Amino acid sequence: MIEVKNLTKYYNFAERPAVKNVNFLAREGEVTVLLGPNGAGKSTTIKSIVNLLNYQGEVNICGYPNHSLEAKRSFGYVPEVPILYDLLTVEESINFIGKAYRLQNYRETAEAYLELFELTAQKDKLSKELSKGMRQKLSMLLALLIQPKALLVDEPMVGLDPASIEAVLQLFIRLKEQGTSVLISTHIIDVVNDIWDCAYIMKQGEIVREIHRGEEGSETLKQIFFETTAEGKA
Ligand SMILES: Nc1ncnc2c1ncn2[C@@H]1O[C@H](COP(=O)(O)OP(=O)(O)OP(=O)(O)O)[C@@H](O)[C@H]1O
Repeated sequence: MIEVKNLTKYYNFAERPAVKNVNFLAREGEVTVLLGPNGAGKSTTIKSIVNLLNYQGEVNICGYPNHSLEAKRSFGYVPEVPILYDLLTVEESINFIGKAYRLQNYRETAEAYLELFELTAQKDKLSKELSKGMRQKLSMLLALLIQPKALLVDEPMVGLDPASIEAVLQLFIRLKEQGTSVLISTHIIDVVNDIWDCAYIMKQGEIVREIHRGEEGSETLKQIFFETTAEGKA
């Protein structure tokens, strides 16, 4: 479970907050999506949750304050732009995370994800030698290596080919079946159309709509998104 309470973020010298009084839950066994147009505050929210930014408010992950060791051991984060160790190979990057987190039996987990992401043949390549999509998949693999109870993914499908997109969608479904809280930020609704359980629509730094699967009526999530974020709407 990821619990966000009264999250507000002002960047240095900004007059307006990038995120204003945001409250939401990403429940266990569900895919929660943060939707919003460019600049709505999605990445700022995710970066605040994983403690990469200073902010006002309270964030708990699996019941622990997000800055605690317990929380840090519980979540995986996949940023929009992968942050990798360029001079480590894929194999070395896996071993680095395995040792840093003191993981038991991480090799088995790694092999399964290397296969899923079709990275097995790239094991000896340096991270800097990988293609954009391969870097994205390695970033996801490293976040999954710790078998996180909460997974936060910022724009998961950017740069991925159709087979990889399908593999990642199936993976998200499997993770939620295993009870993981999956939080995805995206402005591409088609990507999450089949897997979302709860959606929070952001506009100008605020959550302007919360919707649970089944509440859409005859409308699609995309229609609700466009109605909610249309110019002139509060
Ligand atoms: N490092 C920064 N310094 C100052 N302002 C920032 C910084 N990063 C983001 N912002 C501002 O914060 C607001 C929210 O940006 P954010 O990146 O969180 O939006 P987003 O919803 O993730 O957008 P996108 O879909 O384009 O990735 C925007 O007004 C943006 O200009």
